[in-house]
Amino acid sequence: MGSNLARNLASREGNTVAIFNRSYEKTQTLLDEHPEAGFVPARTYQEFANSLQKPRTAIIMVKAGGPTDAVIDSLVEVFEPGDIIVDGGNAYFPDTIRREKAVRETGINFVGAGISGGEEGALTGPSIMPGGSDESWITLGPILKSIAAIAEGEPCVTHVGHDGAGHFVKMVHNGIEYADMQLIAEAYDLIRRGTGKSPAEIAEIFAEWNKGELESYLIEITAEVLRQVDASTGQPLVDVILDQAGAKGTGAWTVQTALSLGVPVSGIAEATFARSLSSHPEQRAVSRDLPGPEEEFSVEDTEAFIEDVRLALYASKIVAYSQGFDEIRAGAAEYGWNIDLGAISKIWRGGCIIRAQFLNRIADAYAETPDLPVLLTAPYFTEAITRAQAPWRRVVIAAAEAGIPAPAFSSSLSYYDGIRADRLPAALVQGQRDFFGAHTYKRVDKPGTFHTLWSGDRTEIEAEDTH
Ligand SMILES: NC(=O)C1=CN([C@@H]2O[C@H](COP(=O)(O)OP(=O)(O)OC[C@H]3O[C@@H](n4cnc5c(N)ncnc54)[C@H](OP(=O)(O)O)[C@@H]3O)[C@@H](O)[C@H]2O)C=CC1
Ligand SMILES: O=C(CO)[C@H](O)[C@H](O)COP(=O)(O)O
Repeated sequence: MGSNLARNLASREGNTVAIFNRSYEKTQTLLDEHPEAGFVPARTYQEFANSLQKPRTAIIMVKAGGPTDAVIDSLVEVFEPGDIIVDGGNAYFPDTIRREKAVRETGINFVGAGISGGEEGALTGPSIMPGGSDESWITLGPILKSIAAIAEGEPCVTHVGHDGAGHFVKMVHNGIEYADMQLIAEAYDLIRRGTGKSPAEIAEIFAEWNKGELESYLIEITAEVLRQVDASTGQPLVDVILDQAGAKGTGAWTVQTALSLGVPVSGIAEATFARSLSSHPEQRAVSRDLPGPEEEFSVEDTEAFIEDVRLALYASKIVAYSQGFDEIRAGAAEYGWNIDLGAISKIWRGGCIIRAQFLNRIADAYAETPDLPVLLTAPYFTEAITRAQAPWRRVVIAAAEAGIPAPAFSSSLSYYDGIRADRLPAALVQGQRDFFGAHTYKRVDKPGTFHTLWSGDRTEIEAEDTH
């Protein structure tokens, strides 16, 4: 990522870029492979600092955690007040809040900036989510705008908010990425097992879907992956890849943070757990002979089933994004960030992994109603979900009857039914809590907080609210 980002910066008019890597041979390789970039190499942090114009700006692209702290500490030693250190890695936002505070005390500015787009995006134009101070943004804004992707004529970068806001938003971006990928994978699995189509044939279906409302980078690359044939076996590559999905942590952080904030990001959680489940081969091996449905899964009307899956995918995807934006809103409230949700949807329209046509619709929804409480309720999304109602339910039923795991599809539908429910069985949960722990409850018909004397005469008394 770092080398491609440096090449992107160097390719912009008037820029000279200094580069440093702890292993100098990697710096040398980059110099040899890209003389056109005109990089100024450095062997030490001091040499790196000396080669920069003041006020200096450095972008760190290293592994999150200890490595990031190590690089920041080294830069702080050689930088001066007024300089800017940008962490472009996938840092955990509480770390960014801590680092921003600590570095600020030295007079140096620290900016945590989420960067998405993979290796290719880093080179040609990523989506960038910087946090940090307003002062840093004045210097950094023009630099980041010059290297960001352009969508609808606008650079895919905005000053998200102070301190850790940028990394918070990047974290949720990745959580949505997990959900989107899992939903696509479930769609593929259902079509393959329901219709017997080959990966290459399903690739064509995804390519076709990519021409419509599902148009997105992830659908596009899914078609590419499914088309790929393994050179050594002649099999579809997807059939020779071990079915154990990895994860570097951003999905889990999104879910952990959502749990702390009390935001139901069930689609993202199921996608994260689906990766975990896949990565327990020993448990999967001993469970393989557990019973499943008696009947073979087969679809009668192939075309109709594929269209049902498409609509279910779209509706579930809307749920995942709606949940992700809820988490951003809740995070902004908790940490005092003034995050413009419409601006976030705009900077995700290009450059990043979740770039998709329908982010324009999200931008429209927030432009119309900036404080929209539930994205799903925007007219465009309500219409899409209305169209998907019967197909979405048919797909979830088919998956359950066939014994095909579709956790993201089904949890999205359950979330939808939960959020639209007139009344939820949460009332019974409150009753249970009050029974065993005197946790109290509220009533629908009068204000106040109440407790039933369950182990006494079962009369109701007024009580202090204990939540
Ligand atoms: N790959 C992707 O698609 C994306 C990655 N990111 C984030 O960008 C960051 C970099 O990722 P990526 O380029 O893929 O990772 P790489 O593994 O390719 O590069 C990691 C870099 O970190 C350096 N490094 C590791 N440990 C230390 C240390 N202790 N001190 C100093 N430098 C260290 C490595 O140096 P050396 O070469 O000497 O080992 C290398 O330059 C990560 O935070 C990642 O999460 C963000 C968006 C997309
Ligand atoms: O940030 C990214 C894209 O936006 C990285 O590609 C990230 O590594 C993806 O997460 P994971 O490795 O957990 O799938």
